[in-house]
Amino acid sequence: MDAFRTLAGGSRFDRKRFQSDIGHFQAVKQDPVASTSALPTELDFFGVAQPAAAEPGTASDPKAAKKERKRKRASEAAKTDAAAAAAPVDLAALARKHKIKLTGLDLPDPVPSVEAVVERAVAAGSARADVEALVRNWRAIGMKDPTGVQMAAWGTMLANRDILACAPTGSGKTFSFILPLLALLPPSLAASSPAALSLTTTSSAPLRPRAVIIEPTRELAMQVLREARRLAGDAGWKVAVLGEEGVGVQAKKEGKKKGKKGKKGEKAADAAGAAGAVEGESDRADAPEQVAEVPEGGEKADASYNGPVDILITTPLRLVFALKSSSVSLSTTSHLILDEADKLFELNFLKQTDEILAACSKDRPADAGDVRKGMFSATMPSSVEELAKGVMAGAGGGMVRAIVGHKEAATATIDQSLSFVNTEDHKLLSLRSLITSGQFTPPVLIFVQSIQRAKELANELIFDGINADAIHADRTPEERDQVVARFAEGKVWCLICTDVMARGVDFKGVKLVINYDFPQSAMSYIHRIGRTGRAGKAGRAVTFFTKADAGHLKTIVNVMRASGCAVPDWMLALPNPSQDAKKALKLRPIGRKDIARTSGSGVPEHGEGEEGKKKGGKKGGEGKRRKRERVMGGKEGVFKRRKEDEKGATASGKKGKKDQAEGDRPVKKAKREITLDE
Ligand SMILES: Nc1ncnc2c1ncn2[C@@H]1O[C@H](COP(=O)(O)OP(=O)(O)OP(=O)(O)O)[C@@H](O)[C@H]1O
Repeated sequence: MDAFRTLAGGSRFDRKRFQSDIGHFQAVKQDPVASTSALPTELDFFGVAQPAAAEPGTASDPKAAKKERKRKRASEAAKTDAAAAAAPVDLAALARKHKIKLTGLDLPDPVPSVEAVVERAVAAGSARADVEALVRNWRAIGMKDPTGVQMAAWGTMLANRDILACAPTGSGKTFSFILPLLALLPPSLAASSPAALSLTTTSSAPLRPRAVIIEPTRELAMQVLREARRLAGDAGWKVAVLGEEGVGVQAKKEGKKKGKKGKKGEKAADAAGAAGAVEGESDRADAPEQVAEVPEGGEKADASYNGPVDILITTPLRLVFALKSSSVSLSTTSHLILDEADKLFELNFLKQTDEILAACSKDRPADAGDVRKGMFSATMPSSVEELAKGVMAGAGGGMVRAIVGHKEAATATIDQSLSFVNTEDHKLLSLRSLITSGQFTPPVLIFVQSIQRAKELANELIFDGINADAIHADRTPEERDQVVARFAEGKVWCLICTDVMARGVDFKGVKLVINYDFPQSAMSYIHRIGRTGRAGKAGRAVTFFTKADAGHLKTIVNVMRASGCAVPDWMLALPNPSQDAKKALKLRPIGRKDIARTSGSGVPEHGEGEEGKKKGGKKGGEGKRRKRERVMGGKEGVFKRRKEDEKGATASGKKGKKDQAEGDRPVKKAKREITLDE
C-alpha cells in the first residue's frame, strides 16, 4: 500500500514504525560554540560558527544565536540565488540540453532558472515583492529547476508574446503557463491592492477575469485550480473555477430570472452538445456539469462571488453560457490559455473555442490592449497548428512556437511494449496472467474504448478480487471525484478508464498503464500512456493487440521508435496504415466482443452471471455483488441499457450483431469528428 501514498502528492512517513531508523538521522543537539569554535570562517557554509568577539550575552543566548544563524543563511541563500540569476548562461547549450526548439521572429530567451523570473517579470512591469513571493512559493512546494517547456514558456510569456507549445506528457506544462500568469498579474486580493477594497460578492456586474484558462474537462479544471493555488500560496491571487464556490454564479434574488435563462441555456447546451458532440466521451464528460448554470449552493446569496478574479479556469461550454448570460465578460481579459489546445480545436469544441476567442475582442476598450494567447499540449497535429496560427497571427512580434523533444513521441521515461493477445477471447486471460506474473505493479490505469466496456472490465476484476473501479462519462461529477480520490488514496488499485481520463490527469505515482483496447490514434496512445512516467519518474505501458488491430500496429510502433524504445525488427518492417484507414479508425472504434462474454466463466449477462460464477467455483459474496452493481449502475440499469443498445442497434438496422453493441455511442458521435493528420 505504501506505493499508493505517492499518489496523494506529498509522501508520508510512518514515524512510529521507523522510530529506530529515525534516530540515526536526528540531529544531535550540540553547543554551537563548542562544536564550531575551531571552524575556519571560509568553511562555515551554514553560518554556525560564532564570531570571535561576540556581543556580551549573545553567545550564551541560544535563541538569539539561532535567529542570527537563520538570518545569515537567508541572506547567503539570497546572494547565491541572485548570483545564479545574474550569472551568464549559455542559452544555446541549455536549449540543446532540454531539446527546446523555438521558432518565430525575434525570439525571447528561455528563462534558465526560477530566480531569473524575477528580473524578467520586473522588466515587464510587475512588482518585485510579488514575484519574489512567487519564487519562494515555488521552492517551498518542492518544485525543482524549470523543465524545458517551462524555460521556453516563461521566457515567451514574460516577453508579452503569444505561444504555441508542444511538450511531452508530464513535463510540467501546467506550471509553464501558471507561473508567468501569476508573475505578470499583481495579486488582486493582497492587502495593498486597490482591487481588494472594491471586492464585492452580490452585485450583478459581470465577472471580469484578468486571465482565463480553458480546460476540456471539469477534472482538469479542478486539477489546474489545485496546482495554481498551491503555487500562489497566500500571497493574495484569486484563482477560481467558473461555477464552483459560487464564482460567476448569480445570487438568489436574481436566481429566478436566471433560472429561465438557465433553461434556455440548457437547451442551448443540449443543442451545442448535439451539434458538436464528437468524441462522445469527453464531450459527455464536459456537458453535464456545464449545463448546470447554478451549481449546488448557488441559491444562497453568500455563495455567489463576482469580485476580482486573477485567473479563472473553466471548461468551454460553461464559459460560453456565462458569456451569453453576461455573468462573465472577457473584454478586459489580458491572457487566454488553451490547455490541451489540439482537443479544443477539434470539431466538438471548435464552435465554443471560436465564441470564446470572439468574446475577447468584443467591446474591448482601446486601452485594454490585445489579449495574449497561449496554447499548450503534448500533441499538436499540423492541421491544428494551422488553425492556431490563424488565431494568433499578428500578435505583437508574432507567435513563438516552442517544441520540446520529438513532436510525435511519448515521454522517454516510459517503457513501452506491445502484447499480442490473438482475439478478444484471450484478452482477459492475458490480463489475468499479467496480474499474477508479478509485473502488475499497482497503481494501474487500464484504458478501454467505451463506457460499457469500462463497466464490464471493472466488474470482471472486482469479481476476481482485484481492488478495481471504473471512471467514465456515465458517472456523475461527484462519483468521478470520489473515484479519483479513492484511487489517489490507494483505496482503488486499478482504475478502468475511457479516453475521458487520457488527457492531462496527473495521478502521481502511476506505475503501469495498460491499453486493454488498442488506442484509436497515435494521439490517444501518447496521452493515455502519458499518465505514467510523469515528472521524470519511470513508468511502464503495455498495449494489447488482437488480429483485428494488427493493421494499425505500425502507428504505435512509430511512436515507440520516436520515443527511443526498442522495437523488434519485424514490427519496424510492418507497413504503415493508409491515411484513410487511420481516419476510419479514429472515427469508428473496432467492433469488439463484449468483455462479459469473453470471461468464460458463466456470462454475467443481465445480472444473471453471478450465479454462473458461483457455480463455476469462483468466490462471490454479497459485498462483491453490491460493488459490481455500483460500478455497473445496478442490475436493472445494465439490463435496461443493454436492452436499449440492442433495440437501437436493431432499429437503426446498422448492427445485427450484439457483440458490436459497446461501440455504438462513440461511433455515432465520432462521425462528426475532425480528421487529424497524425
Ligand atoms: N520544475 C518542476 N520540478 C518538479 N516537479 C515539477 C516541475 N514542474 C512540474 N512538476 C510536476 O510534474 C508533474 C506533471 O506536471 P504537469 O501535470 O504540468 O504535466 P503536463 O506536461 O501538463 O502533462 P500532460 O501533457 O499529461 O497534461 C506535476 O505533478 C507537477 O507538479
